[in-house]
Order: sequence, then C-alpha cells, then structure tokens
Amino acid sequence: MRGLLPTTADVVIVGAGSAGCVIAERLSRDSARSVVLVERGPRVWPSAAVLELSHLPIEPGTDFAVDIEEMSGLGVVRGRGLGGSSVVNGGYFLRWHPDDFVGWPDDWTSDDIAAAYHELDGPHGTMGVSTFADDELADVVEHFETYWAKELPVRAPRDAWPIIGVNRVRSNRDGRLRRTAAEAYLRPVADRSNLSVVTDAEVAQLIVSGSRVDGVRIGDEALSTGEVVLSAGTLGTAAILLHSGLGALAGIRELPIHEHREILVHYRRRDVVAHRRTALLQSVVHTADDLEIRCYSDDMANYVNGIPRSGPAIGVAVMRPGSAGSIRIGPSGPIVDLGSMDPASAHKAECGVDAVATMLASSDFVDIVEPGSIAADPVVRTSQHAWGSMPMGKRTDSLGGVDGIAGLRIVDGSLLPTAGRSGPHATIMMVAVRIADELIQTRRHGP
Ligand SMILES: Cc1cc2nc3c(=O)[nH]c(=O)nc-3n(C[C@H](O)[C@H](O)[C@H](O)COP(=O)(O)OP(=O)(O)OC[C@H]3O[C@@H](n4cnc5c(N)ncnc54)[C@H](O)[C@@H]3O)c2cc1C
Repeated sequence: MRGLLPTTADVVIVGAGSAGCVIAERLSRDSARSVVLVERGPRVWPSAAVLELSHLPIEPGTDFAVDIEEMSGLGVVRGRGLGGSSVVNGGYFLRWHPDDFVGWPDDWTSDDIAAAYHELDGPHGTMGVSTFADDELADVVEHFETYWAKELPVRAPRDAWPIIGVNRVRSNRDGRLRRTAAEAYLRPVADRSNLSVVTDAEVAQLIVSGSRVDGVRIGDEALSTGEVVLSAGTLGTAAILLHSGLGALAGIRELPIHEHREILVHYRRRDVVAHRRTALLQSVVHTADDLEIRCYSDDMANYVNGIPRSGPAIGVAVMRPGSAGSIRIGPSGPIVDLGSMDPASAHKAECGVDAVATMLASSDFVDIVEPGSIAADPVVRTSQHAWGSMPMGKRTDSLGGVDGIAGLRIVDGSLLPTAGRSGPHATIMMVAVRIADELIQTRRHGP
C-alpha cells in the first residue's frame, strides 16, 4: 500500500535506489527542508534469504526486480523497492581506475572523488566493504588467480584502487549478506519527521511549466515541489524524461545508453559434487586493453531461480565500448536497444575469449575442467550496468542540474560521463555522496 502522498515538499526524490537513498539522507539532514522520496517498489525490508550474496533475487515475480523489454530479447532487469538495484546486484563494489575520470568536469578533483569513495568503502565505511578472504573463495577462483598471477600484477587486498592485473573483488556486505544502499542510508534516518518515503508509487511524468519543473505526477495525483531529483536509475530516469516532453529535450525520442557487453565462455566441471555456495563474482582481471575477465563461481542457474542451466562460465566484458545503445518509449513502456558491439570492441572481446579458452585448457585447470567442454556463448550479453544517458558536463552541470531546465536535477547512473573499467555501483554511489555534499554546503554557505 502506498501510504499518504503529501501534496507539496521542498524536494522530491524519485527512486529509492543506490543513489536516491544517499541523496534522501543528506538532503533531509536540514530539518527545515521537507523531503519526499518516491519509490515504485514496495515498502519491504528484504529478508536475509533475499540478501544472501549467493543468490540474485531477480526471478520473475519477485518483489525486488522488474523486467525491461530489450529489442533483441536480452534479459534486462532492474531492482526496485527500498535500495533499488543494490538489493539484487552481485555485491561487487570496486572503485573505477583513477584515469577513468579523465573527461569528467574539472571540479571533480581526484581528492573529492577519493573522499566520497572513502565514505562508502573505507574502514568502517557506510557500505561495509571488504575484500573476499582466501578461505571464502570458490575453488575455481583460486585456480583463476594462480593462473593470472604468473603474468600480471596482483592488487594487494587492502588497496582500494583497482589495477591492471588481478583484482580480488571488494564487496558491500554484512558477513554473507549484501549491504544495500537503503540499509546504509535510509534505515538509520527512518524516524526523521521531515523525510517521507512513499512506496508503491510510480512517477509517470514531471509537471512542467515552460522551462521549469514544478512537481511530479503519480497516477492521478500531483506532488508540487521546488526541486525534483531524478534517481530512478539510468533506464527509469530516461523513461520519465522522455515521457515528460521537456523543452530542452524537444524532438528527442530516445536517449543513448552505454553498456558493458559480455561474452560467456562456458565449460563443464569434471566433478558433479555440490560446491560451497559463495558470492557470484570474487575475482576479476583487468587487462591493458580494457577487458574485465570475470571468474564466476558457478553456473548462473545456481544464483538465479528459474533460469536454465548452462554450466559454469568465465565472462569477458568490454569495459570501454565504442558504440552505444538507446532507450525510447514504446506503447507499453520503455524499450531498450543495447545495439551491437562495434568492430574494435568485438575484436578485443574475441581476443579475450581466446585467452580464457587457453586458461581453461591449461594445466592449472586440469582438476576442474572436463576436456573438450570449453565453448563460447554465441550471444553477446548484458552486464545490467547501463549508464550515461544524461552525462554530466554534456546534458547537465557538474552536479546533475539539467541544462536549460530549472528545478530538475539528476543523480544516478544516467550522469556517468565516461566508461569505467569496473562495475558502476560504487561509482554511482560515490557520485551521489559528492553531489549531496556539495548541495548541502551550498545551502549552508551559498554558491
Ligand atoms: C542483477 C544486477 C546485478 C548487478 N551487479 C552489479 C555488481 O555486482 N557490481 C556493480 O558495480 N554493479 C552491478 N549492477 C549495477 C548496479 O547495481 C547499478 O548500476 C546501480 O545500483 C544503479 O544505481 P541507480 O541509483 O542508478 O539506480 P537503481 O539502484 O536501479 O535505483 C533506481 C530506483 O528508482 C526506482 N524507480 C524507477 N523508475 C521509477 C518511477 N518512475 N517512479 C518511482 N520510482 C522509480 C526503482 O524502483 C529503483 O528503486 C547490477 C545490476 C543488476 C540489475
């Protein structure tokens, strides 16, 4: 049940996901500011069974995820509810490489970026980040690291920044449970009287007058506000913008999205015994040609209920793609087109697949891999990472304020202006922390 929807607020934040929870906590620190956080998903705190890192709760019918149509039939899914995609994701929480920020607006200094990451992943950081320990690893991960350590450097477990080489995954967690953005930022402030969280409420569009946004529309109801912050995720925010007919986006029927496309190299295991259940992704290699080689701990079907068995796999993801996909509005909702890989990316991916096949056929994997069972999946998959439809410095200012429109800010994956060579979760939350800090400083001291 939705609960009472206020009619006005100083700030309305749309989406209680990875970024939205951070923004809601920060902006409601000032008790004189009324903040309403609107979320389409239910008001349910996920149980321990849902948060187990050895499970991704994205099966059809779950409370915590929605499917989004993709042109070529790829399964695109996003989290919903308190914590958004942080409730359903793999729990891999790696920073981007320091030079992934080249091309960001100048006021994003390396010190600011490091400080915002540190709030999340430093010792006693909000997201409870720690590197998987040796005795937590799946057996295949141990073999994977041994193999690559012969030719590449290995990041020291305590180092926060990834390297070109072997990166043991840092994970946001409380023991074996995924630590969500809502646990870290929303639950501790649930009793703030100036912060209302309205759930089961899907924002259909913005209320626009001229070049100003005055509020949001939820079904038949209107919520007026001085500022809307869109934190509905890259796909959700794009859908709201495209539905709203904003002057600054006039004539634009679709927005670009970028994705880390991935090819899976499957193999069969020699043994058929049940293995210890671990997190899905515990170690990755970052290559000099911008690939992320992902050592999945087991068959994806052991992590997601109801999907067909396809065997364990190693993923080869292109982290700096040369082409983009798009999102547009179809008759029954948003339609995502992830497009196809550009020739240079496809070539890199092919080389990565060959390197992985060589690894799986090597003597390091002789105890694990059944001879003759190695095969690359012909489908180029999605990493569920779409970003960059409203990049800062191009379509917004450096704090997500939308160019040419008053009263509208975006703070979520849409803002990322470059491609990172790690997954986006840590970086999207880092962006939210820094923007929120700047906004409360400005309110306190003026611009
Ligand atoms: C299955 C899966 C696995 C992943 N694994 C990893 C990983 O291991 N590591 C990593 O780095 N990244 C991973 N990602 C990506 C990462 O989780 C996301 O990029 C990140 O959480 C996005 O944060 P966000 O704030 O932009 O959006 P979200 O966290 O998706 O939040 C958007 C919120 O807005 C709400 N919303 C959307 N539209 C509306 C509307 N119209 N009205 C009201 N509310 C709305 C949604 O319900 C949601 O709660 C994964 C993603 C998925 C889906």
